Amino acid sequence: MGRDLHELLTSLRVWDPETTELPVFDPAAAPGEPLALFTEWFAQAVAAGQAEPHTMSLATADADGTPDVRTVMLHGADADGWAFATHSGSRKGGQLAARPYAALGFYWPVQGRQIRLRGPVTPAPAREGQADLHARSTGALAAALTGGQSHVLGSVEELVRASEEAWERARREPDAPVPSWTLYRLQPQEAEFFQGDARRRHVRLRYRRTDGGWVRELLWP
Ligand SMILES: Cc1cc2nc3c(=O)[nH]c(=O)nc-3n(C[C@H](O)[C@H](O)[C@H](O)COP(=O)(O)O)c2cc1C
Repeated sequence: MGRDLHELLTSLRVWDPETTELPVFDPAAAPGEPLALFTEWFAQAVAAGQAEPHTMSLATADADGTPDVRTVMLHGADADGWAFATHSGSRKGGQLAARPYAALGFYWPVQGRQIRLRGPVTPAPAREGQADLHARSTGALAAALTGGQSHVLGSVEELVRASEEAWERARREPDAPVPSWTLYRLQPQEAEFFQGDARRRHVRLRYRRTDGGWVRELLWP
């Protein structure tokens, strides 16, 4: 007989020393702005063998404030913000149109690190979004061309048909436009870097944007 959920949960631990090496993070030595620290931690996550460190949780809210969350890919991070792409007609696209604020969450368990960012979100100009899409794989273009994201699907067969057509078109026309596909950028007002510690003295460093620049502060774990 299978183990029940509760039994499984109590058997699990975070930061198993067999798979996790918790680095020492000295917040006093951290850069003065979050992009530099994000770039450093991202490179370290890749070097440490973290699977899919470029996936992140994207939290948005309905116009009435009801929260929502899903996973998306990070397309870039620079002075213009943290970029992701999706259909403007999807549920998240509708939420961002009504309430253009979001939060991003990264969790990299190999090093016991978490990063969260929150702030306003703006769509990039259409040609930038299309160029970003066309620089990606045929599969990414086919997925975008399939369309319909977040709408009710009548049957699996319907998806298979639409996807086959989309793959064919993506192979034939690698620059096929997908007008609803949009690159968005989140410009953080706050960014928090969390480093797990075996004795549970986790380090939390928050960057807060002010008129005078970034303010850094520690938070109780
Ligand atoms: C690892 C992973 C990466 C994903 N990346 C994206 C992405 O970059 N863009 C996207 O629109 N959906 C992506 N998805 C699908 C979304 O999680 C979600 O199902 C979809 O965008 C619809 O979300 P919505 O109904 O809240 O708008 C990804 C899913 C997973 C599991």
